[in-house]
Amino acid sequence: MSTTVEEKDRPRQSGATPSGGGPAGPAEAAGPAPGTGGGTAAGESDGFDQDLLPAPRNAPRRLLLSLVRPHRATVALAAVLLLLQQAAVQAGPLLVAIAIDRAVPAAAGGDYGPVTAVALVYLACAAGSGVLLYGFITVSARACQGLLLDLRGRIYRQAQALSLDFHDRYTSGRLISRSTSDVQSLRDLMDEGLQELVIVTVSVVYIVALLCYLDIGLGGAALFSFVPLALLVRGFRRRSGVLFSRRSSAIATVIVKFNETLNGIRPVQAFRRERRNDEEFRTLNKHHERVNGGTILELARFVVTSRLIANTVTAGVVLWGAYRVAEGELALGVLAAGALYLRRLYDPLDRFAMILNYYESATASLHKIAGLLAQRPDVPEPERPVTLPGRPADRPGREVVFEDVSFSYRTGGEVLPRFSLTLRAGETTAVVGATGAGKSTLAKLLARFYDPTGGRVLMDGTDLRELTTPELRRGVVMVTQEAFLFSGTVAENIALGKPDATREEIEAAARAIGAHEFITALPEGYDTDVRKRGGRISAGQRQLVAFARVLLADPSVVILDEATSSLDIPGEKAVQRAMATALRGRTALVIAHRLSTVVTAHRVLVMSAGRIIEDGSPAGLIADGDGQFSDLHRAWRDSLV
Ligand SMILES: Nc1ncnc2c1ncn2[C@@H]1O[C@H](COP(=O)(O)OP(=O)(O)OP(=O)(O)O)[C@@H](O)[C@H]1O
Repeated sequence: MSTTVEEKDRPRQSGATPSGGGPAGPAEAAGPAPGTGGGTAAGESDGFDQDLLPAPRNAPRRLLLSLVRPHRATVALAAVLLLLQQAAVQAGPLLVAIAIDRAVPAAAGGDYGPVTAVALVYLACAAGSGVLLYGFITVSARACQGLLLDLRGRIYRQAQALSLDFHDRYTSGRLISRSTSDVQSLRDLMDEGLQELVIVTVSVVYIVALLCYLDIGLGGAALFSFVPLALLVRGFRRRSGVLFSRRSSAIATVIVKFNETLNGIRPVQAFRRERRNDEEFRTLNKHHERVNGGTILELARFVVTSRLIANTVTAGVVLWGAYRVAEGELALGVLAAGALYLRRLYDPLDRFAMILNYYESATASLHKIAGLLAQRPDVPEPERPVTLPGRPADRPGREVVFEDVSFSYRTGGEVLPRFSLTLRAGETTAVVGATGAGKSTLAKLLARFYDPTGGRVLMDGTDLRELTTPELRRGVVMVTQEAFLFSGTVAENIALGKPDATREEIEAAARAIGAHEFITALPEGYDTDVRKRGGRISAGQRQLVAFARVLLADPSVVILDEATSSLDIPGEKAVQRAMATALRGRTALVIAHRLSTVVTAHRVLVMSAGRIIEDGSPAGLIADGDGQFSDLHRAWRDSLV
């Protein structure tokens, strides 16, 4: 039966401090208590706000412009179509005025020419505006679709590009919320509101201009009514902006909870957390509902007040106009056209509130998306990248040097105090130590998931920070405990590190690792979809696929976080053989959980509280007899008999 380091080491932690052999890579400077910083919950200690990430003030505007830029020709065409369409629509009341004041009196005198002409122009305008509106809607919808497609793609690319440090702090549920509900708010604005907003804006300009043309008094009254309406809109926007930002955060917390529950569905069911989760979910849902209710109330207030203003202005203008008609100062047709125009001016007010709603909701979402897109990876690409020096054919792997390295996670104290360590080319180094000792952190520095806080990590003398990501990933491959399989076929999963590999190469790698037999026994062999029925692959088999991946990718340095889950003896033997094949001829750092792995390594490092406290060959450390590793080895051996 296999035994993990943790199982045997944990009880010892509370007891005596380890004795014996000092570290070969000495810890040279003492920092704050190591290992103390790990437990801090993301975002609590450094004011990291997941919903309002720091971004320049103009980031949303710049984002919008950059999204529109590729579609500017389509947007310009849409604008021209709209201007023509509105000209056709707004000609209606003007034609009514002409008909009443000129064409009808002419017809009364027996001349039907003007009436016929007005009627024909009216018909042409109606038909033309329909065609133009169709053109505007299809053209602008095309631009909006392209824009949203681009935005979602950017969020996805950004999510992949940002460093682990960011993902440690920004929950995946929030990322999902940004690319779903926040993008949806923008889509709502574009589908439901933006076209209308543009139509309303253009129509307002046309109507006011036509009213002024017909009668400056009527135009002045319409303009004057915009003062209280503008104040109303300003107040509405201020209040609803806050509410929409809260609403977007509230829906994000609902999605985060949902996501967390589904990701942890096994522990949720195993520990009977369903009822508690239900309660927590209900609270979050209620909060969302309350915030949403606030936005609806705000909308209702706006609609009622704006209607009141509009009706008062219309009634006042009609009364005043009637008086002027009676006095002979205004033609009846002009008053009729004026009343029609005022109706057209104020009619969209109810819809305008809805549009403003969409607008505010979209603005709040755009701010959040812009904040996310403005983040720069903590592990940046080098400005002047270098390539790794060529490797002599007779030398396996590459030399790795941790030079005066120290490391703290952003959210806590120093996890690795300053140390230096050299991993000789072609050697397998096993790292053991209690949970939280810093083994994974050491491995992540070598994979450059993080950059050291102090010092450098060098591969054959080249600082990892000077390598481009593709160059680094060609040189260093990390195999994680869970040996993750992506959706796709077994063959595609093996070819992950070398997508252009031929089927022969894939099969050769699988054969060398000892995975060929189980793969050919799958329903469709190498073409079996790992996520489909029949494609279920056991934990041990997943590890074999991961080793075949390494063999095919052929990196110089391999980091292996050995799986903790115990396998049966034949299974473990197969994995052990596969590991030996995958690591042969490479420099390997293995976070070891099995005795069999440790004793076959060239070298063992024992870590405790961020420091390397023992360093030597397995046989040498065992022979020492009084170190932590020899105790561990004794306990392991005893557990196997
Ligand atoms: N993302 C993180 N943010 C903050 N602290 C972290 C983070 N990851 C690990 N830590 C802390 O760093 C310390 C070292 O953790 P690390 O995961 O390297 O230990 P380990 O030896 O690999 O443990 P295990 O064997 O349990 O995986 C611990 O105190 C841990 O709480």
